[in-house]
Amino acid sequence: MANAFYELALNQEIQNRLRDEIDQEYIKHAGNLTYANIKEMNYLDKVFKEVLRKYSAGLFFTRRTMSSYTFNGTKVSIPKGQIILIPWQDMHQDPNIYPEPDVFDPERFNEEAVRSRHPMVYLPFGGGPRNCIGSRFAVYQTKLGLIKILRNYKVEPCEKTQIPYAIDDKHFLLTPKDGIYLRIIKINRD
Ligand code: HEM
Repeated sequence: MANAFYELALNQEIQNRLRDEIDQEYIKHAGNLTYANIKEMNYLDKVFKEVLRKYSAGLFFTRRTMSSYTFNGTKVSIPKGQIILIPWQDMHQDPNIYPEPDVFDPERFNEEAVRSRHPMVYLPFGGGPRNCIGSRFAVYQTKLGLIKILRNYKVEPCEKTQIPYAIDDKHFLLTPKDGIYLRIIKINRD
């Protein structure tokens, strides 16, 4: 959520568009934010996915191979029983897959853009039978938090906002070195 608010503070047009979708959702369902209703919110979904692309929580996850494998047309092979690292953060930052990877652009996750990429180049929750067991909970909880706060507050950069923010390289998980500071302004809805 902190990374989402950081990007929304730096990208006011995206924040306004997302708040429009949230306001429409409140009107349509009288503020009844069920799992199914939140799932229908397409722009929120694109913003959420782009946050997890740009800010992947870790560097890599691992697998042990069940059989040997040779890459097509090469002599490069991986033996059975080998532990391999899957560098999901590097994949999410690869300019050949996501052009200008430092740019925050939720449209990378519109249907056409998603169809044009291999499904395994976006792995915020890992993949296969050992992927993240908490992903649905994480998605719902984070989206709910974003909805509740953006409905009532506007976020902006302030004097203490670092752009881009420094990453603490002592942590395995992505952690800002000096925290994330933003200005939060109440929206008056009277
Ligand atoms: C945005 C939040 C989260 C992210 C980005 C995330 C990401 C991941 C990733 C990348 C993996 C490794 C998957 C793989 O090896 O294929 C993982 C595994 C796991 N996650 Fe999450 N996770 C999140 C939230 C949660 C939550 C909320 C829970 C529990 C309530 C959770 C529980 C687990 C567990 C138990 C595993 C190990 C699964 C296994 O080895 O079978 N995660 N997560």
